[in-house]
Amino acid sequence: MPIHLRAEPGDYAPNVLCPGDPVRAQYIAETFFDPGFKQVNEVRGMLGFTGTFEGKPLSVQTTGMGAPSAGIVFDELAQLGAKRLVRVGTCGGLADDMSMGDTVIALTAAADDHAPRQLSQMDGIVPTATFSLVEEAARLTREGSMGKVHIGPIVTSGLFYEPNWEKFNTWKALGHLAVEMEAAMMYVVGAMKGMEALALMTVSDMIGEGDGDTVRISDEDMKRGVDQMMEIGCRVAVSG
Ligand SMILES: O=P(O)(O)O[C@H]1O[C@H](CO)[C@@H](O)[C@H]1O
Ligand SMILES: O=c1cc[nH]c(=O)[nH]1
Repeated sequence: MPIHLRAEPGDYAPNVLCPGDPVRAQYIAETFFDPGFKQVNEVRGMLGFTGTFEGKPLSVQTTGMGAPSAGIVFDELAQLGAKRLVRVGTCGGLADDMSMGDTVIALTAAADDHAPRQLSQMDGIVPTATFSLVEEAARLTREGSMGKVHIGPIVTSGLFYEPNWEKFNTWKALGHLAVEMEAAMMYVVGAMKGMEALALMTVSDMIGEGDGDTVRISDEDMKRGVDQMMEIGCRVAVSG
């Protein structure tokens, strides 16, 4: 039994949704899982649930915020037999053609954070999604009627309150779509432990050009955005 996910192999499904926020984990289980799901973790409030989605086994596990916390969870999920991780997170939008509530699919997650580089022991690592999951997510997006979806590189930052705001403008100029705090770690742990991985995120704020220019999403739009992301989240997680 791992130290932070107090569960046994078999308590989690091979496919696991990974939000940062425990409230979102519970909302996902209650809203999208079939009736009869069970709670499998509550240590430190890092809620985890296992059930089924359209009859197929699926878990959802909170990661907490930032790569050090999420890295513990991803590693322990691997110890418990997980084979596929699908992050269902939020992010700050950088791209000009983006609006709050849009969905981002992260092809790569640049590690502007020490933890994924420390773990991989490679400063030049390019943490990358599993391409078959990107393809499936893109296909489901075309099939559905969800809002705007953006596919491309993102940045995983070690800091939410970045003192060097100019960095965000540079990442944007380099074609990065969004910033968040866990995807690079998930892609690195996935590569090292043989787990497929894909990060999906709802744009929860638009990063302005200067510190203090950022605009935050309303609670109502956040719910709409998460529901849109979840139109593909569960399906990608159980696909194949
Ligand atoms: O909404 P979640 O999934 O937590 O993701 C984003 O939100 C948190 C910061 O507010 C960070 O964890 C970031 O990655
Ligand atoms: O890490 C994050 C998540 C949401 N919004 C941000 O600006 N940063």
